[in-house]
Amino acid sequence: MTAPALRPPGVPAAAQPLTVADFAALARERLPADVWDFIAGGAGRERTLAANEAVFEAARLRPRALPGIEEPGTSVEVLGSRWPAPLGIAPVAYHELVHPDGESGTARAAGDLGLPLVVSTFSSRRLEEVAAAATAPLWLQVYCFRDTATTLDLARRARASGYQALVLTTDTPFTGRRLRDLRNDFRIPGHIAAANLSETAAAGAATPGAHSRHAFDRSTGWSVVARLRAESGLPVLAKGVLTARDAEAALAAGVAGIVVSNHGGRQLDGAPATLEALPEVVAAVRGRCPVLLDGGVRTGADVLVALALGARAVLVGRPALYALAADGAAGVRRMLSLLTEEFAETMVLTGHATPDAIGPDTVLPPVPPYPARSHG
Ligand SMILES: Cc1cc2nc3c(=O)[nH]c(=O)nc-3n(C[C@H](O)[C@H](O)[C@H](O)COP(=O)(O)O)c2cc1C
Ligand SMILES: CCCCCCC(=O)C(=O)O
Repeated sequence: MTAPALRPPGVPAAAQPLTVADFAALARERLPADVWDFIAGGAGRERTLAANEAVFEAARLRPRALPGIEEPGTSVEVLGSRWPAPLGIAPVAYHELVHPDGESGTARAAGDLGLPLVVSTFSSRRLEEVAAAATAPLWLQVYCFRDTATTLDLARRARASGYQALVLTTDTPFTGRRLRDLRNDFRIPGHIAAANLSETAAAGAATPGAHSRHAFDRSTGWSVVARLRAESGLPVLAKGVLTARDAEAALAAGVAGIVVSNHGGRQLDGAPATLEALPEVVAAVRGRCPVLLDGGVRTGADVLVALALGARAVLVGRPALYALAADGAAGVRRMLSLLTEEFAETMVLTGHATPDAIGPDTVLPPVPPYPARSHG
């Protein structure tokens, strides 16, 4: 549990980010207000956005006296790969919006720690270029387009360039009603491209809400899982599952894993926080596939809470963009180091030598009312 090297020589201790919240504050200072709103914001009244973090904050951990653990082992196995910590980066669009290092920088940083990155369909770098920068597992997130050839082309390219899985986003027939973006009349700046889409498929992508409404295939059903598997030969995970019913449907369709996600509160406002939904999904899955979670994970203790309630691993979305905005690839490296370090420390303080040992008795389940959160 060596403390990560956070501070370049000459930088005062007070200036170094020590938490994800510190990275968020730096990102907010550095980014144009409408870009900050696009990233930090959610759908509707942002109730689900707020709940994701608030429910983690309300969870209480049971400490272990004299734990007798010198150095915990933090690694976990996910779909046949060993991750050094139960942590990866969720798919988020357009990393170049916040820093010119873009997805290649994020991939380098994740690779330095051996942690996985899920590359978005709306990556600002070509997925082949990201693969060339990566040294840890990459998964490709897939949206289903009305133009089926676009979707299947992504699946085939992922396989050809060494991606290990596809992550099918199941909660986005169109993007949610994001009031900040509507008020700001937000547009992706002209120099940032949806680099993996043809000119035709990307036409109009600068306005995500409008583009998703004409380009995404709303008739998509669970049969697409078999199609993606057949086309790519890759395992397919379903991202966006919050209920037992959808977990059963995903398993029946042949998924290799489930990501409990509400898209960071950007889709259905009023959907449960992911930590609230996790136990229902885990109970329905009954160990038939790994269950991951994203949404509101901001500390290593949050990672441990999610594992205690049945997640195999977690993904972080906004924290990666905040860290990239703050300091490019170096920022992402630091942020991932911090979360890993916090997780290891929390393991010791709760008396767990390995992630497998972390069970529900470690956590006093969160009880409402949850603390109010402000998202700037
Ligand atoms: C700016 C931004 C862009 C996103 N882009 C995508 C995307 O392209 N595909 C996708 O499936 N999810 C996308 N998401 C959702 C994330 O994958 C993830 O579910 C969410 O960010 C997790 O919550 P967190 O930000 O609280 O960690 C995006 C989220 C944000 C904030
Ligand atoms: C045309 C749709 C762009 C989607 C942008 C990425 C995304 O999923 C998000 O939440 O934002």
